[in-house]
Amino acid sequence: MIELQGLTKRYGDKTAVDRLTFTVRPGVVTGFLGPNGAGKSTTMRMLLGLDTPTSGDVRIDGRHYTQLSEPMKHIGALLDAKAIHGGRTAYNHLLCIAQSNRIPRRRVDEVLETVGLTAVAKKRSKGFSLGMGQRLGIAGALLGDPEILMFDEPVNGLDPEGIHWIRNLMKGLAAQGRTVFVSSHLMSEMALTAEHLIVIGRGRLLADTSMADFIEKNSRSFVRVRTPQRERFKDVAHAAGHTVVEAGDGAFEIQDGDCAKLGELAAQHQLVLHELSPQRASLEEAFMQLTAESVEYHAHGAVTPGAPVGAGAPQGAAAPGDQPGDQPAGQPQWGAQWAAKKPKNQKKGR
Ligand SMILES: Nc1ncnc2c1ncn2[C@@H]1O[C@H](COP(=O)(O)OP(=O)(O)OP(=O)(O)O)[C@@H](O)[C@H]1O
Repeated sequence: MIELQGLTKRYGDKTAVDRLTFTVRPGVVTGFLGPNGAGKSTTMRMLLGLDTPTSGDVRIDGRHYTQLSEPMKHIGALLDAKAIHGGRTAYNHLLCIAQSNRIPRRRVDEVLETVGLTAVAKKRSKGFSLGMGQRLGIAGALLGDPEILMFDEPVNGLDPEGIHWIRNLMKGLAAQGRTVFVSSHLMSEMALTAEHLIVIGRGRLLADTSMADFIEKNSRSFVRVRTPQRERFKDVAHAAGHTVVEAGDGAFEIQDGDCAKLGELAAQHQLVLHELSPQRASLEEAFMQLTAESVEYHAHGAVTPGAPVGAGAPQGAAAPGDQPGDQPAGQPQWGAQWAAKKPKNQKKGR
């Protein structure tokens, strides 16, 4: 179990982590979400004693990291997959860690097998792809067979097979009763992996909730309507008290609408419908809504899908998808927020 109590970190007048209080429990994968610069990595570093809190407390199974006599047997972490001596073979890299942490040599073979690197165990890691480096970092985290595992953006650079593998690995570790704490900016990935969510923005806790509750409470539900009689439909819907918003692709979104009632309304007025479908915002949208105020890097001059007809588009408001390929046509500005993300190995020279 990981427990944070009022955890705060300031760098000069910049508050990177602001009075965070939450508990990460065993048995489920807990996703740690937040926009760029939200304070995820700083929080994880403090957890591992790599940064000193300005105030507050963070404990691993009731103790500070520095109080753990054999820390790798309590908590395994992947913070930066590039933090590896490239001249060493994968096997020797892990062996060095094992020997300096009183972990038996046989664990090196076991974890290499677990992460699928046995065949390249005797190769120098400087020739490894990003995905292989991630796997080696994960092997290092697993080495001490710890009850708590923490991964900072573990799917960065992995191909679809690798992403699938790590998703199953994390779920499997949680199913064994371990505590699994994983940060990611891939919202769709978290939706498939995490059962519990901690969301932060500008260092502050925004949500500590189950995935299902998070989506339920933060996402909007609406009905999508496509009709060739657009103006008449808008008049009829407005007259019936509905708020009609442009979806951006010619369709309308009716907030808190009910498909059956909207269908009947259209039939009463002899309106032709080409689409009438209930929609629930995805985790991406829920996340974007929740953190809209806390995003550090905004793209400007955007038109946001889902803005009420005739209204200005709120900056940083919800939009679907977290991959460039998920973006609605004509909405490239949305992805720019995530595109502004710094690769982990290029950040802040630490
Ligand atoms: N060593 C440091 N000195 C000064 N400011 C720092 C330092 N480390 C982090 N920060 C600042 O603290 C804030 C939180 O950074 P952090 O890296 O923890 O965020 P993050 O959520 O991990 O972001 P990202 O997803 O972009 O990696 C940012 O504004 C960052 O610029």
